[in-house]
Amino acid sequence: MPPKIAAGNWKMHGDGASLSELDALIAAHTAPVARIVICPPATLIHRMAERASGSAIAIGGQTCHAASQGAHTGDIAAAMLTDAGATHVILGHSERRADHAETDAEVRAQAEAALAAGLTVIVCVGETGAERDADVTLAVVETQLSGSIPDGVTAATLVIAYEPVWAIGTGRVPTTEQIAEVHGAIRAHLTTRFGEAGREMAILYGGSVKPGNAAEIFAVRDVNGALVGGASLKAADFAGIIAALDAA
Ligand SMILES: O=C(CO)COP(=O)(O)O
Repeated sequence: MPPKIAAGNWKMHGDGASLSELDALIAAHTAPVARIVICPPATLIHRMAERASGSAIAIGGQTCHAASQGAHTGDIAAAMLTDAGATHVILGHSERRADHAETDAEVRAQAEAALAAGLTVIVCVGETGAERDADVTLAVVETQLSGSIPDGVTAATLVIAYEPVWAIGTGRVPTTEQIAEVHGAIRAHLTTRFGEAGREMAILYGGSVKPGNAAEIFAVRDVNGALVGGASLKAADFAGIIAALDAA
């Protein structure tokens, strides 16, 4: 069975005052079934990793550069994330693909750098609303998977997040049938490419996951957890999602 993972993507939210949300999360989850990962802005990674040390909560970055160092103003190397205490990194999020024109090839290069630094990568894929309307969702996701995932990954080092762009921050969620179809296609891709290991890789759903809809989503076949944006910012909301995953 793939691990259950509840990952929170804080995006460009949070400052020192938000550390209390992490404290609340740590206190409420001493022995969760699910693995819990919080990916705060880079400025909070070190502080959060120190606070979460010895707890059930892991800390991750939101992107990294493909190069190990160099003249790349504003960027962060994978080894800098591990140095700050991160164990995970989100790569290829649709907001990075849109805002920074990241391509599948770049995401793959970032993933290779992250794996070399010892990080577990959470690679994001997902169609836009226009692509869903044009009925090319599975083809789009297949292209992203083929282009973004490096060779040599294992169930311990690769997590996939299926995040339909039209469901992010909108309150719109695909039907359980739509989620099942794409997660099934992702599972088929992973097993075709990685064999038995592909059966053990976690596939997360992301896009408007809330405490109120989490149980229904986690009941879908091949959904092994969630990548949560807005509802991960408040420990009480995220705890509701974690509880639904623990119970699934
Ligand atoms: O993009 C997301 C997580 O990476 C999802 O964001 P929301 O949960 O805010 O829709």
